[in-house]
Amino acid sequence: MIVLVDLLVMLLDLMYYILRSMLRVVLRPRTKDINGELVLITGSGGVLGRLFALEFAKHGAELVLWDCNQTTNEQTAKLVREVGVKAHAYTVDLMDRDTIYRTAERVRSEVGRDVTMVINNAGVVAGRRLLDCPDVLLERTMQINCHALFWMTKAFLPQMKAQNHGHIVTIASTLGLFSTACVEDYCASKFAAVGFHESLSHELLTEDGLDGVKTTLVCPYLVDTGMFAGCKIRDEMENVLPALEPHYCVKQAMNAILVDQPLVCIPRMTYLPFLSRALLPWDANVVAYRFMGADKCMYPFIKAMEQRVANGHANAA
Ligand SMILES: NC(=O)C1=CN([C@@H]2O[C@H](COP(=O)(O)OP(=O)(O)OC[C@H]3O[C@@H](n4cnc5c(N)ncnc54)[C@H](OP(=O)(O)O)[C@@H]3O)[C@@H](O)[C@H]2O)C=CC1
Ligand SMILES: CC1=C(/C=C/C(C)=C/C=C/C(C)=C/C=O)C(C)(C)CCC1
Repeated sequence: MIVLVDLLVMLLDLMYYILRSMLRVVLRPRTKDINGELVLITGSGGVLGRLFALEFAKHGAELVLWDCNQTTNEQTAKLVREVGVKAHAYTVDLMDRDTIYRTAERVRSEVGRDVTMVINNAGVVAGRRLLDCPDVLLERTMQINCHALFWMTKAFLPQMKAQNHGHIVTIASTLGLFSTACVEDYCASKFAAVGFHESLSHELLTEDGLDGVKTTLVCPYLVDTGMFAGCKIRDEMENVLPALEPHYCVKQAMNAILVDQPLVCIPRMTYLPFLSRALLPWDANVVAYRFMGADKCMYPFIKAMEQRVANGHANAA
């Protein structure tokens, strides 16, 4: 009897949440006020990281900026300060767990208060075919795109839980939801990031009295930042699904973060391949990928990367 009541309640809840999600597409819910929040962004010297920093600054948040590239990170900090907002830049190599923990302690003592939002944005890709790729580059992708999420969460979640207030954002990728050829390291790390993020979100939901700690998973399609320069699908398909403009991508991600949306795929159309991967047979997806030129979309990217390595503009080791 109890199970039937539970089933009925579950079905009603299920319908409520489906309807609410559909309505939210049309009627945007109220955004939360992040004025005064202390927001930490990793990879803040990069293209999306910098744009995130500027967006959060516009909303009045104080910023903690982490990147391994001191020059570009300081430039981001300068731009943020020009908006009239406080920014604290730290040079951090996310491959090193101890550095993450030590810098988290430094932030606590130097800034004098707890980080309330973490935007895990730093990411890398080897850009080589698996068999041509030096092992250290494969390991680097896993360390930065996946392992760093463990250490960042262990460093900053305890204070959020203690205050029952916080937000953890994972910038994953559509390549964490479906895959293509020649980006094995990247897909492995982004699928791992998606799995990590989802499990963490479930864990927070099962803990009583922790409804104040939110999570958002951001899965963008190809963005025109240079990270995947050369990546290309069939011309005709590119008219339907062009590379995202970085500002647009960050705006869409911000819209989701500010309404505590658990998942956002950018653009919306990329929910389709995510669904088709789950629902259609493998071979059906393969022929669809071939038709769209998605099977070999990374070939020109790999070629361009080989060229950059040969010219000494990219990491050979
Ligand atoms: N561009 C795209 O098409 C897409 C990107 N994404 C994801 O968005 C995020 C941002 O990408 P994007 O802005 O394009 O890339 P960028 O390369 O412009 O930015 C990444 C930043 O992370 C920094 N970084 C790299 N390694 C480390 C490290 N060990 N420790 C600290 N910082 C590090 C980089 O420093 P530096 O390079 O100077 O050494 C760079 O400043 C990534 O997670 C990426 O996977 C998701 C979907 C699509
Ligand atoms: C595989 C695939 C596609 C192409 C995906 C591409 C080109 C993704 C690139 C993503 C990047 C570079 C993400 C970085 O994080 C389509 C056309 C959507 C159709 C379905 C299958």
